[in-house]
Amino acid sequence: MREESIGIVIGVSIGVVIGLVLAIFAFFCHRYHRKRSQIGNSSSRRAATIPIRAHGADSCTILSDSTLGPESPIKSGRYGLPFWLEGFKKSSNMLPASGLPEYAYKDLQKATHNFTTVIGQGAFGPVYKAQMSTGETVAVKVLATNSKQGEKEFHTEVMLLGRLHHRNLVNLVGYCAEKGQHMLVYVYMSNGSLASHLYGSDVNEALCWDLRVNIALDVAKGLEYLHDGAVPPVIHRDIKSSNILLDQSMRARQVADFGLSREEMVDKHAAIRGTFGYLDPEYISSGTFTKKSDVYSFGVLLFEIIAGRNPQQGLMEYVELAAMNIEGKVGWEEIVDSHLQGNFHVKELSEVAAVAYKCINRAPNKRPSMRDIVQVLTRILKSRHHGNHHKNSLSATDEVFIDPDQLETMISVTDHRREESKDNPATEVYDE
Ligand SMILES: Nc1ncnc2c1ncn2[C@@H]1O[C@H](COP(=O)(O)OP(=O)(O)OP(=O)(O)O)[C@@H](O)[C@H]1O
Repeated sequence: MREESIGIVIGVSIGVVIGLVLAIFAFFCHRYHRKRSQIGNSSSRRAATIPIRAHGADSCTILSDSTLGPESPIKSGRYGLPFWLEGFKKSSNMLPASGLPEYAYKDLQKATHNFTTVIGQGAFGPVYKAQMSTGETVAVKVLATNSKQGEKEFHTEVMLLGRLHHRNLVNLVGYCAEKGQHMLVYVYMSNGSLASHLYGSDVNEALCWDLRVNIALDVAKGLEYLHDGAVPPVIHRDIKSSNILLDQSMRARQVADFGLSREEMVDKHAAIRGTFGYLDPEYISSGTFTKKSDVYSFGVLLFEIIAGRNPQQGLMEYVELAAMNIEGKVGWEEIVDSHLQGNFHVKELSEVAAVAYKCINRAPNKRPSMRDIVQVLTRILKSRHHGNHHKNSLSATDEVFIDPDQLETMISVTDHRREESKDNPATEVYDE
């Protein structure tokens, strides 16, 4: 009898334990399915609200991997957002059409040490480096409080920028509209602006030729996406070397800033916008800003990359002189950046300069499209990798082709130097 009751107790206990295990298992299965369907919903919402043409160049891959760079949010969380963003999202404030999270002012204030970590100053206001408590680093652009922009315009612009995703754009990852302040939160670009590299004083850190052409192609791809991949198409309006930022792999991305316009901007009465020296002369005379005006600015940028000189330093006068020389068969070598110390590919130089010269043609319809430019630059780089180009004879002794692996090594050396400077608080700089 006693043995029987012990058997019953053991049986019941085993039953209860099995029941409990099954219940816990069922609970987790249910949660897992709910989470998956939430993520699914959120990504289909994003897909529906970021209209990218299927036939736009590189569009599909770009859209899906645009925020997956090493310096970008990676994992998806509850709202289809990266986990690290969720902690900073104000409870229910999400711009429905852009899917961008709204950051709380106090979190950004804390992450920027009360707005003291300035890394740059743009026309819209200062830019700060922000170290989030999750360990991620972002750049916070604070729009000047004297801006006439109202709440509605700000949200419209954020929605416009939020739908743009490309690996060669500095992606907007959030915004803040609180305490009368308007802020944009961007992926942080650890290698600073192209301008800072072109005009830095250290000759040893000058950008090598190969990297310059890679950067040119990156910028061209970003612009091609804006012109032919985004729907509706977008005109950048402010292509210049300080707007091109470099990530930790020295890949170039352009700042997708406020004021990006839709397809075409015709406003004869509005003040001329843009940066002196990069502006399409046709726009200045007609007041009409078109994709070909961006192409003109891109041509100026290409010459800037070649010459290491900006329009304010007489770049275009140099270009015109060199172009005249070409008829006398002198060539573009004369304007090449002296920081390169003769280390460049002669054939690549003449090909890149030829594209640049077409871009700055006075007649907009004679300028190539960004798609054409991407094709030409891609072909130049392809033939480099096939070893068809010869370096300038001046550097015959140290002829070095940089393949992607070598590039990685160079970058990690640079990163190492940066890490060293970070370890030493006395030399800490924010605008690396
Ligand atoms: N995402 C970012 N990561 C790292 N640094 C940045 C980032 N965004 C901006 N900066 C820094 O801040 C500087 C100012 O940027 P911003 O885009 O506001 O102005 P700008 O491009 O120099 O001029 P403008 O406002 O006339 O276009 C940049 O040159 C760069 O050094």
